[in-house]
Amino acid sequence: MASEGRRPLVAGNWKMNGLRSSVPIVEAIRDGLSPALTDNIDVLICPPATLISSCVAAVYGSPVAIGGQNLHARPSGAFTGSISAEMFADLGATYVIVGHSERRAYHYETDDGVHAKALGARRAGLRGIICVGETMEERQQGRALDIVRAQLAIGLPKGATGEDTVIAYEPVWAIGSGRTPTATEIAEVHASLREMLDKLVGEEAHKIRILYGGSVKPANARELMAVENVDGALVGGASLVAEDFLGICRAYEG
Ligand SMILES: O=C[C@H](O)COP(=O)(O)O
Repeated sequence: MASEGRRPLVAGNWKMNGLRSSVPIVEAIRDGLSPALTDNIDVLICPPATLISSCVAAVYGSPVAIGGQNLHARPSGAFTGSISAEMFADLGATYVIVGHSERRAYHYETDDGVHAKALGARRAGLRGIICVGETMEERQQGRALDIVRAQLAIGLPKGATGEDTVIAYEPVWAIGSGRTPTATEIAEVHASLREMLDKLVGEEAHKIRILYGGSVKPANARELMAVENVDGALVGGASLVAEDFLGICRAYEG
């Protein structure tokens, strides 16, 4: 449940999915959102970099925002194959995901690297969505809170604000698995992250949105979004089906 004036954000992460033929999914999301809904929530789609331009064109003049999924920390240079925050901003993206667990697992991203990328996002005027989350092994060892707090403490740039930063709690074991933590477990982690934010940025902690991600579907969205300190969702698989993503957004209806 978003509170203290935080505006919920429902964000879709397409990961490495989607060709030009997928742009109509964004158009269907754009057309399926009622003004009553977008008056109250922010909606974001993060397609692969190859589709940013066409998705930005598709949502032009609508409340839907487009973001990147990863970035290089530097603005430009000899980094073959990389994309900088400035390049995403140049295309009309307004957000970028930083430190997703798939980047950490398959591309060996460290918390220090996440920090550098979050700074890069801010430099270019993009909002960084900093992802944190524990593995099942870490949870079973009772280390979930320590892990996510450390990831946040190192990853978060100094002076982060509610304007430039979003946090996403994504338990690694819940991603694409159909399993989710209980509402009590999510509430515990989000409260702990909020408290850590308070230590790191003081009052601004209450303006920074903390999303939940991991197997969010239309069927469980209402319950998950109602948890204290949950300010929206980071949605993977279900964001590739317009009706499913819209169903999750509608958790904020009435
Ligand atoms: O970034 C999104 C998350 O990894 C969640 O993915 P999922 O909704 O397919 O579990």
